[in-house]
Amino acid sequence: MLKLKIETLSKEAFAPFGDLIASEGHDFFMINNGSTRRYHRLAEVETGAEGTPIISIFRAQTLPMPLRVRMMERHPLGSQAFIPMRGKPFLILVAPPGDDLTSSRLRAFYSDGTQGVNYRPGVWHHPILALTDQDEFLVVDRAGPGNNCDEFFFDDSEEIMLNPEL
Ligand SMILES: NC(=O)N[C@@H](O)C(=O)O
Ligand code: NI
Repeated sequence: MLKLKIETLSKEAFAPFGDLIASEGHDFFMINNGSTRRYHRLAEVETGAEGTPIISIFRAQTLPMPLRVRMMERHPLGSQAFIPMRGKPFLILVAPPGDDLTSSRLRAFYSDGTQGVNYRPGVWHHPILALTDQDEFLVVDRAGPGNNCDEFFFDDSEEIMLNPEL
């Protein structure tokens, strides 16, 4: 059995997978006559030449925890950002891009609810892992032609567990 370690989310730790979207620890400049901080260009939306960036809201059910991880997915044609809308913590499970996904390459992170993430195109990730039922996330990703969602299923012989209590 593989028990995944859950890491604290940081810009540096998440860098192999994409961008951290958070004000804490980021530079800013003042706008609106000095009344507003602009935490500028925290992430870039990638959609390819034929894609269109879109904004959606995901309202997510919690999955039973501890979770047995059975699959991952990736979006080869575009990035995908998840920004928590209610300040609730959630989990992120990712693996580097490439066709050689193995359970040993999985990395799990805990967002404290003030941090969102932007997956770079092709980065493997688990569908949203809300820790509060019916939590809502602002999602910025790609609409457009072509197959933009590959799924990978781990072999049944692999027991991969994600437990936020650990
Ligand atoms: N399928 C979809 O719109 N969402 C997934 O890509 C996901 O990462 O939750
Ligand atoms: Ni996705």
